[in-house]
Amino acid sequence: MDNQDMKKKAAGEKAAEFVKDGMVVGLGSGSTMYWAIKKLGDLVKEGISIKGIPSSVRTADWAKEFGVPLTDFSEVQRIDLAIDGADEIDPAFGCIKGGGGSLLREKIVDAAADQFIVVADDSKLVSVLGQFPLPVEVVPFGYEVVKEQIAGLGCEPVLRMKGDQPFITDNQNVILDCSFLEIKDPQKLHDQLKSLIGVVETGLFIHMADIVVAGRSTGVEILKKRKVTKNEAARKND
Ligand SMILES: O=C(CO)[C@H](O)[C@H](O)COP(=O)(O)O
Repeated sequence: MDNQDMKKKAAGEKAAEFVKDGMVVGLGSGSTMYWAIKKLGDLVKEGISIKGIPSSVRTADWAKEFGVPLTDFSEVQRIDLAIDGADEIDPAFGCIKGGGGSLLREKIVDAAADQFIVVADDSKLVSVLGQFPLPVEVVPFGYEVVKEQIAGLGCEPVLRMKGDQPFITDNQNVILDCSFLEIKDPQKLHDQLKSLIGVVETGLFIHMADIVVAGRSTGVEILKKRKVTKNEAARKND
């Protein structure tokens, strides 16, 4: 296991400790979540009673493998705590997500939670979002039109591929990966993208996360939300 994987493992296991007996838990996606789900399986074996709502088919498979009981939104419409990975996290806990292609279900799950914990290794902590290409989930019909429209917002969208075929999400959509490099106003960009007909969801998770559990070489750091100062806000808008 390399250093980054060790940080992911430590962060994932730490985040699982926030889960308490009786909770409905939103289970995010990605390799860091693998460790959180595995740890939750251990906690279930030790006797806590929880139910998980998975945000992807892969996550559901891991939960089954590790013995985490699952439920779905037909049974419960409220989640006590969601834990999910991220591709980038800014100082206000704004995130880019969707590197694994599960952004729509992740956002539904994370938004339904009373508390949302983001779990990641420290390479994901950035000062400004945008170096990681922003995933935008789009319906397949006419995605070429949407691609052109997104290009007009200042990036070159790339249709995500799996081998020589377009990558298809769990919801049967495609993903456009959009390299904006520096997203100065994530909320504005999210709103612009969502206004395009054919866009299902964006990977911008703004004003959602409450806590970041970050795996560092020195150990796991728990970051709690703090207010962005006026100076920081002004610098961002320069
Ligand atoms: O958003 C995601 C999947 O859609 C993942 O949470 C994100 O890509 C982080 O993954 P990893 O923990 O493997 O770095």
